[in-house]
Amino acid sequence: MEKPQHILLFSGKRKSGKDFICEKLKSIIGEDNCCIVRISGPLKQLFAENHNLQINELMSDGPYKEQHRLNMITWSDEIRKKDPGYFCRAACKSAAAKKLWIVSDIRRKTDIKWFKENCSNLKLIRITAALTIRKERGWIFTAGVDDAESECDLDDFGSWDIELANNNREEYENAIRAILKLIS
Ligand SMILES: Nc1ncnc2c1ncn2[C@@H]1O[C@H](COP(=O)(O)OP(=O)(O)OP(=O)(O)O)[C@@H](O)[C@H]1O
Repeated sequence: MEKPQHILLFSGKRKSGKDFICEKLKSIIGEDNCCIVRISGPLKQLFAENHNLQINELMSDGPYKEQHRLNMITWSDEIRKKDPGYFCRAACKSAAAKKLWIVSDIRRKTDIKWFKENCSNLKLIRITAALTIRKERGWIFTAGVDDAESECDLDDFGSWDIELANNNREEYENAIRAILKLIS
């Protein structure tokens, strides 16, 4: 694995806008210099193969993903129990060689631990949004998902390099500026 100069690790509750901000960052920084790394990439790939599902639909931000989210969590937890770094390692192994990796879906303390032990020049970023805004973006409380470790494990993590609100356009633009400053 060829290591990048900087790695941004993004975390946030469902529909806080992690993906939205990561995609905007990628378009500003440019595909020559960065790529988005999704820990859920190899996870979804393997889950789709094992369960005979459509990988493209699983990767998209639609109802198909939500329909399978609970099963994916249960299934992937079994793999993580045996090897906590399994999906982080797989995602990094298949990531492109770029100056900057934007990891869009850090969900657990064990994800952070794996990156700290295996990579350097990390910045930890927490994206937040109000419940009302997340609801407007399509969030509906789902038992087994929103109260699961995958969604809550980092709620009490206190060592973010930066915490950024993403409730509206102004906040999102400020967030992008702050992130660019972090890696300048
Ligand atoms: N600042 C914003 N302005 C307008 N729309 C936004 C903003 N942030 C996010 N959204 C929209 O909200 C929806 C959810 O955002 P996104 O998929 O990035 O959330 P997420 O945190 O990655 O969620 P999940 O964990 O469920 O994948 C998307 O349709 C996205 O376009």
